[in-house]
Amino acid sequence: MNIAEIDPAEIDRELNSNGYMIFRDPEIAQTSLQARAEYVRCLQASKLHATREKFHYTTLANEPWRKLAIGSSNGLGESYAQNLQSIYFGANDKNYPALGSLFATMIQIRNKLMGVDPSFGSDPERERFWDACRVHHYPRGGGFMATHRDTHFPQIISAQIAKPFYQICVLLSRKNTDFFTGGGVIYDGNKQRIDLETDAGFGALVLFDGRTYHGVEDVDLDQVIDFSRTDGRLAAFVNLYSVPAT
Ligand SMILES: O=C(O)CCC(=O)C(=O)O
Ligand SMILES: [Fe+2]
Repeated sequence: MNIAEIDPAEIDRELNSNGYMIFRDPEIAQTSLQARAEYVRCLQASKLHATREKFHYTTLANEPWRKLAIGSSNGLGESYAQNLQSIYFGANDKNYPALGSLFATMIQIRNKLMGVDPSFGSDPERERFWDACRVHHYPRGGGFMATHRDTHFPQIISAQIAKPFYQICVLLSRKNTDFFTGGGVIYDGNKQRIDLETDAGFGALVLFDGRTYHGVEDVDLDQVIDFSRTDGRLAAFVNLYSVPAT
């Protein structure tokens, strides 16, 4: 995807009218294959931390942080129920080069749309934001995230740097291979339900903003949940998280 050619005004028009956009780029799809393999390697080597166990973003430079995200009122701002695991990665972790390359592309797109420096998020001490690079993994047997809008980040970002909020994700699993029922959905500008797994698919980049309702429908309730399994529904994200006050 040629990031230099992205026209933020054109994308804003499309988001205003339709609520979301899907980009299919062969290079991103190729990187996604390797990124998925790296994720699996990390999953198998990483200890699983509790939902509420705290970690500091600086530790991600040494080692990823694998955690549950389970609860009836998770999320910041509006609360929405969810059941998944996530691994947070340092943006420059050399042990996961394909994930790093995927995250870097997503960050550049996000920053271009926000109208900030291409490297924004890479200097958290100065900018007071860090790039939360992570993979969401919804296990078969009950992974889900209730339908919601992202309201917390838009508020923080507009309060702190007066910029718009964009949510960017890349799908890292295949419906009918890695899981069979449920998965990511979005409600478009006409409130029509879009099955992202079918309409976007593996390696697609999905873009929306804080106005768009979205969620992950129950994944494969015919299975018994097992967080050590490598199948299920996966997607990569790169949100700007606030640096906690010390
Ligand atoms: O994992 C997904 O596809 C959705 C995640 C999401 O909506 C969020 O973290 O706010
Ligand atoms: Fe969300």
